Amino acid sequence: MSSTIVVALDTRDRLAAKSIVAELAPHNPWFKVGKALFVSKGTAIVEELMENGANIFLDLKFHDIPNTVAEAARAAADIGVRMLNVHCLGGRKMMETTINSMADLSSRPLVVGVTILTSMNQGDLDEVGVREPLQEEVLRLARLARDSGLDGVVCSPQETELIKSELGSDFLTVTPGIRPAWSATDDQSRITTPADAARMGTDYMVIGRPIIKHQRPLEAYESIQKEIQSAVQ
Ligand SMILES: O=c1ccn([C@@H]2O[C@H](COP(=O)(O)O)[C@@H](O)[C@H]2O)c(=O)[nH]1
Repeated sequence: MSSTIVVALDTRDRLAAKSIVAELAPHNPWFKVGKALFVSKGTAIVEELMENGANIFLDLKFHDIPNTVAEAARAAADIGVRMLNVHCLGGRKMMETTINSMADLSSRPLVVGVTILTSMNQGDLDEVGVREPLQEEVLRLARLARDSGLDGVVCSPQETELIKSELGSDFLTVTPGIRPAWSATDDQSRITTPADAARMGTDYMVIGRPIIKHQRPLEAYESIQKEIQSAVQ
């Protein structure tokens, strides 16, 4: 199955966000609302985008005690977002409580767990006191997320194959750290091209700056889409 592109609307500017959404509308991609847009424009922008039919991944990476995360996640589910995330490091009880908080919903958003941020490398991990090899740590957290009832994880596309082979192909991988050959790496560390991510079986590719900072976002989007399609043909 082909990967779904999720465009990260990393801007504080409502009009800039809306202009990208309008430009990409013919392709009906998913959009990700993260901390910058949410903190500046709140639930209003999420609701506004959804009114126009957009599928929204609310990327607030909840990390707190179980009750607090579950309440926040339930509030996001009630708005109608299609995907939300929590940090796996919040632990089993936090993830289980979050899923349980939506048990009465006939359809709930996908809930995915952030493993190790794609901006981090092995040295960064050592520095915060995690001595395991990075891929082992990602897999350990992914297994905990799966056992706690989550639908998948946020990881680097470099880890997709490992996670799918160990935890099953239905366990979703949502991967930032996507960089076409023509774009800058920025602050990302564990990256692949869209073609490699597609070949490795990533389910959702989260892509921000290569599209939204491009002079012509639609052209960038279509070039990435073409790259993905030819990789999996
Ligand atoms: O490990 C993670 C988790 C989330 N992100 C988010 O994805 C996008 C990536 O944007 P780019 O501009 O394509 O780098 C961004 O919103 C991050 O907050 C991540 O990069 N890594």
